[in-house]
Parts: sequence; structure tokens; C-alpha cells
Amino acid sequence: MHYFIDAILPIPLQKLFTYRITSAEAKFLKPGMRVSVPFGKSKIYTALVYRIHNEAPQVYDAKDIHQILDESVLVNLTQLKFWEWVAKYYMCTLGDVMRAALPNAFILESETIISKTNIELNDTEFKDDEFLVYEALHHQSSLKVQDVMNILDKKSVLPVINRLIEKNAIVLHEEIFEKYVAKLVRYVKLNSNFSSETQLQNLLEELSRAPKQRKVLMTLFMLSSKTKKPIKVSELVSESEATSTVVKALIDKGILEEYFIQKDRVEYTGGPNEVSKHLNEHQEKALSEIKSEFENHHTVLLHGVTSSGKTEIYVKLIEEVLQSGKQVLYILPEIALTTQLVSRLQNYFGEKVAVFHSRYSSHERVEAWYNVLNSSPKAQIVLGARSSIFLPFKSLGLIIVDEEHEQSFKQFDPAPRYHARDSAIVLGNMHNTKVLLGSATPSLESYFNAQQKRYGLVELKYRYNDVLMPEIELVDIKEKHKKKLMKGHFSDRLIEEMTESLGEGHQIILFQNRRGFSPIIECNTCGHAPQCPNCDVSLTYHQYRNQLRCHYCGYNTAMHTTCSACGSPELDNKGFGTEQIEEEVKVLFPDHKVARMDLDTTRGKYGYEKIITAFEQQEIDILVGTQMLTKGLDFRNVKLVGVMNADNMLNFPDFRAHERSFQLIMQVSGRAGRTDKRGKVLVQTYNPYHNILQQVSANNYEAMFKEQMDDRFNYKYPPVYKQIKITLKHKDYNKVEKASIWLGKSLRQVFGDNVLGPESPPISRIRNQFYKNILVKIPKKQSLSKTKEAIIKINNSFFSIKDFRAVKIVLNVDNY
Ligand SMILES: Nc1ncnc2c1ncn2[C@@H]1O[C@H](COP(=O)(O)OP(=O)(O)OP(=O)(O)O)[C@@H](O)[C@H]1O
Ligand SMILES: [Zn+2]
Repeated sequence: MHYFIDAILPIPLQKLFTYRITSAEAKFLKPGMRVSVPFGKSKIYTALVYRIHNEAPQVYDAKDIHQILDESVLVNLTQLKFWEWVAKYYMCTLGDVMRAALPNAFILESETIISKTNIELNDTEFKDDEFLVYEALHHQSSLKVQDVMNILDKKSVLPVINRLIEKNAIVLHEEIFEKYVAKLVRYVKLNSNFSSETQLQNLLEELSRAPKQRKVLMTLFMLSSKTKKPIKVSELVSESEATSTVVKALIDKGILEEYFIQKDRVEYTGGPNEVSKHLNEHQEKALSEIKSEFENHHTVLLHGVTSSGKTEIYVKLIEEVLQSGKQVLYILPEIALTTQLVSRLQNYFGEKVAVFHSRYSSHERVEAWYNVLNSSPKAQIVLGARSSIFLPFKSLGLIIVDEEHEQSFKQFDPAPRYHARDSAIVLGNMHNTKVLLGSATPSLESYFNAQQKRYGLVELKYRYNDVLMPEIELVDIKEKHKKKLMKGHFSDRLIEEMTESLGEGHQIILFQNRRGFSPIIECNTCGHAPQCPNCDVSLTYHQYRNQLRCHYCGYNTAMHTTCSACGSPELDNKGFGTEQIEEEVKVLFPDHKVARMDLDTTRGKYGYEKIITAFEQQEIDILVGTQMLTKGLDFRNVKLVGVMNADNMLNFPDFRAHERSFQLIMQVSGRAGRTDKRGKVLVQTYNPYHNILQQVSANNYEAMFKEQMDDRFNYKYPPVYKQIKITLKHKDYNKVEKASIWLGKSLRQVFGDNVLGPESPPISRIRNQFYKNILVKIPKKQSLSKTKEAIIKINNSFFSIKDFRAVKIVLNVDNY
């Protein structure tokens, strides 16, 4: 009898590949183990065993596998089932999913580049073959897998490489990552030897001969009685008018004790092993509602206003799950922005929290994988970005999707183009586990699902501490321009409020949407932006054709010379960025420190952490930023938030622009007044009567939801219709045009008017490839899987046309 495996290769192959194995290998191998296999003429890949069987392939001779790479299963059966769902739902291959799911270090291939780490290791730690490779890396900076084969004069080198990775001796080229170490601040306190009355008396007596030291000590007592916060050395020195030598003398004598805390991880907490907070009555009620909703629903949406203390509720739920010995998956939109949350959870759960993110080194990711796989106590709570849904969970007890409305849960490129929230819900189903979605501004689709009773819904309307929601004031900048009350992009009202806030020692956040750079035409006089007559979106300016175009239906018109609303000739390609705002702030408030948080300033390794920490430590008075600022950050001293221009968000050419604007403004407003005093938000706009802004200032999510849903019904957009976007790419414009017309026609024959396009996207050429988009809208009652089957069938006929074969097609399911 012959034995074979079907294997998943980490490349986009439509079918699994079959390899021959020996009967001994067949006994040992299980689905979910890795093997290395030859592919093509000379390539070697890491593949994953999917099925073991006795059926020889019909059309080719199966090759032998090279080598077995695992001693036990690396990917469990539930994961394989989940991969299958992802591949089917998002219309990609299992190889695509494998590549997204496994840390790179697990899928070595012949092209992988290997280099040495900076860690010097002892020669005795290596086996002979490992040493040869390690040695070679001292003479040349990097090696390919093929080089390693030559060095060792054998083909099966992946196990050697794997062992070297485990020993931290080598890394794969893409990843060199260091952990951020926050700047340490030096503090002092009285040594605990002097805690009793008498000891203290004796000490003061003793110090009567050292008046300077005595003064420092008395100052320390004075400061400690005034505040509960730790006392900084620098503060003590300046308050007691002493020198740091005097303080040092006291430390050397063992009278004072110096200590360090990472400033960004402390203050309001009692150290690393805090117990979870006592919930207030609203939180308590929400918690019990969540539990009762879970009795009838697999997924529950927690709609809790900003700063209502949702995180503390999650903590209570996590505690319960941990007691049952199960694992918790807590996913967040962008881990880099959530240092704050990591430390909050670590305060409560210490080592049990594992963080998983693509920016971590291969070693760390491999370690996290094994910890989860083995249900190690070190990874009972996995806090991660979207890719953490692919970890090898054995017994999930709860999935939390925080800030569920965030767009960054969706992966746009490369395949699998999955949405981590939606996939997490499916994952939860497979594990028979509850899923909690949380947000202050839920996505329309989740709220819609809650209304349809598919999800349970729990509302939490009060901020923790009963602080009122920030007061929102709309500032009409059209009016201000007319009355000459603008300085640059700042209205007199904003300057007034900023001055007052700074005077009181509070911090300020100024929000300017990154998308301000998008090519939208806006009238300088009335703020009107030309709209598409067929769709609910603004038209986009295409410079090279001097046209206004709609991205959705292809409507186009020559660029207007005057505003179609007010007739003014002052049409402007709007878009000012954070940088410009920062410059203006420097001129307006030269005595205050301003910083900027956007893609440019956070690029470095510790970009985000540095800025967030500096803002927390109040080294920055005014922080200017993009939507990065809006995500779940918890600052204590911010009282004022300024939204520089609401219009460029509202006019963004996307059917979700209004929903997004509401979410962004509500979220950034939510950063104000989180402690005791009510915060204030100023929203500058040309159009204060815009419904979205009215809904924002009334904090009326339900009204926004209702109105937007009406639009979605009328224009057949999600969540009412589903949609699949099909993108065609080729370097020859005529070819892609012809191909897209053919495809559009064929799709229309099946789906009729629910096909939009083909249409050139606003950036129609990227890296010398021309793009065309086709959108397929899918009514609720039309079967999604049948729709996909039809699309695949049409695609197959497409590729059977010789002329089109070189055109690349990208399918994006739920492309929003
Ligand atoms: N029960 C509680 N006891 C003490 N402090 C609490 C409690 N609940 C919340 N807080 C504090 O209130 C602040 C806001 O809570 P949290 O960050 O959990 O709100 P949130 O609902 O997640 O907000 P957002 O949606 O804006 O991220 C935090 O500093 C938190 O520590
Ligand atoms: Zn249109």
C-alpha cells in the first residue's frame, strides 16, 4: 500500500498538493504537522499536512517529502476548520491563510534570508551542524537556505535553522525588533526602617547636626502629606532648595530609598498586582445584562459611551473565565496604540497576559504560539491585533473585540482579506465560545445585527464617576471667515478656549483627519462639495483629466469653474494636514509645548509609545494628531479637544463617510474630561447644520443609526446589501480596460443591475499597474455562497481567454 499526504503550501495554489510518504511516516504524521517539501524545479517549502491517505494523484507523480519538521501537531483541527472557513468566505486559498496564520519563522523556504542576532552565544551550546552555520554567519552577514544546504552538504536543513532560531542565534531578515523601554523617572521615599514614631524621632535627632539633610527630610514629609503621588527626586531637590548631593547622601545612609517606576505604567494603581476595580452600579448592571444576554446569544454588543469603564467590565468577565481554566482572546485594532491597555491588563493579570502582534520578533511570536498551543499559564489571556485570531487556541472561554467599529480589523492586502471581528465571531462559534463586541460608537452592521436580535445588546450610558459627557460646541467657520475671526485654521473661539485651558494647566488635543489630503473639491465660500447624483458620496477630483468623478458608479463631469451651490469661483482642493496645524500652534502659543502624532511621527520603533508617554507625563501641552488619537486612549488631564475641520471627513467619497465621521468625532471627544470635570469639545465646520454634527453634539447615536440606515437601504449598501469588490490589474491600460469590460458584462448577465463598474479608482495606476474596479452588490435574500460560486465560474471562463490570462484579479469580500 502507498501512503500520501495532501499538503498546504504557503503560496496561492488553488489545490492542495499531494506528496508521497513512507508507511512509517504515515504512522507518525498527523494533520497539522509541518513537513518540508520540494516544489517546482528547485524550491523547498514548509508545508502543512492536511490529510493522510492512500490515493495517488491522477495527473502527476507525487514526489517524496523531504523531511518531517514537527514532533507534534502545530496547528490543531479547529484551526484547520477555521482556515477553511476563512479561505471559502474571503475567496482565497488555504495557502494564503496559512501565510497569514503562521508566524514567519514557521514557514521557512529556500528564499528566506537568515542573519545573526547580536547575542553572542557560547560555542558549546551548538551541535556540530548548527555551529557550522553560526560560524559562517560570522564571515558573511546573511545566508539563504540554499547556502546553508551547501555548507552542510545536505538537503534537510530546516530543522537546523529552526533550532538556531530557538537558541536566539539567528533571525529571519524581516524582523529585528526591540522592546520599548520607557524612560525611567527616579523617585524617593523614606526607608521602611523608620516607619515607627520612635525610630523617626531618633532619626530627626540624629540629623539635627546635618541641617541640610534635615530640611530635605522635612520637605519630603510635607510633600507626602500634600499628595498621594510618589515624590520625584527632582521635585524634592527643587522644593527643599537642596542639591542632589544632599539627597544622595541620605540615600547612601539608607535613610531614603530611591526607586524607579516606568512613568507610563503607574500612578493611579497600586503596583503590578492590583485587584480588579469594584464596579459602580451602572457597570454592575451592564455586566449582569451581558451575562444574561449570553444565555440566548452567541454574540453580545456592549454599547458603552466613552470612559464608561467598559475595560473594567471586560476584566470581570476575564476573571471568571480564567477561573474555569479557559483561555481568553482579547483583540484590538492596533496594538501599537494600546500600550496603555497592555499595562492595565498586566496590572491585573501579570504574566497571564501574552501580547501577540506582527511587530514582535519571530522568536516572541513563536514563543507565544507554543504558549497558546500548550495552554500554558503564560498565555491564558491573549491580547493581540487582528492576526491573533489565528493562534492555536485549545479551549477558548471568551473572545472580546474591543473598539469593534474600527476599520483596521479588516485586512486589505494581501489575501486573506479578512475582517478580524467577523472572523472572530465564526471562531467563537467553532469553539462554542461567547463573543463580546465593545464600542462607544458601534459599527452600523453590528448595531443592525443587534436590532435584528442576532446579537444581544447591552447599553451603558453613563461615564464612570458620573462625569457628564463633554460639552460639544459647533463653530461655524464660514461665519468666522466672513467676519475675519480666523487666524490660519483657528477660530477665535478655539483660541479662547485653548488659552483658558492652558491657563488652568490642562492639556489639549487637536484632531485633524489624515484624510484631509484627499482630493476633494470644496467651495471656499460656502463649503459645498460637489456630490454624485446617483450615489451618496462626494465627487473626487482627478487632476490629469480635470474631471470630477464618482468612485462608485462611474459618473463623471468636467471640473466645475464655479460652485454649483453658491456660484463662487473660489473652489479649492481642500486638504490641510496635521503638520500645518502644528506650525500654526507654535506661532499662536509659543510658550507651550506642542507635538504631533500621525503616520510620519510614529514611524520609528517606539514612535507611538514615546509620544503617548510624553503626553501622559505632561511634557506636552498640546497634541495634534490624526485618528490615531481616537483609539481608546485614557489621558487624565485633557479638558479640551478641538476638531479642526469636520467637513473633510464628512465629504470623503465613501458610503461610510458619515458613519465614520460620527465615530471619529465621538471617539476623539471621548478623550476629554475623563476624570472629574466635564470636558469641552470644539468642532470647527463650514456646515454646523449637518445632521451628523447635530447628532454628534446631541450625543445621539440612535438618530445617526436610523438616518444612516435609511441611506443604506436606499442606496443598497451594507449592512443591507453585502458586497464583493473585484479589482483587475495589469501594466497595459488597454488590456485591463478590455478585460474589465468583458468581466463586467459577464457579471451583469448573472447579477444584473447589482453590478457597478468597471470603474477606475482615484489612483488608477500603482507601481505601473493600471487598476479597474467592479462592485457586486448582494441582496440579503440572495445566497452568498451561490454568488461566490457564480463569480468563480465567471473568473474561470475569464482566465480561459488567452488575452486576459496575464491580468491579475483580486477578490475582496466585504471590502469596506
Ligand atoms: N469601577 C471603577 N473603579 C475605578 N475606576 C474606574 C472604574 N471603572 C472605570 N474606571 C476608570 O475610568 C476610566 C475610564 O474607563 P475605561 O478606560 O475602562 O473606559 P472605556 O469605556 O473603555 O472608554 P473608551 O471607550 O473611551 O476607551 C479609566 O481610567 C478607568 O480606570
Ligand atoms: Zn456615483
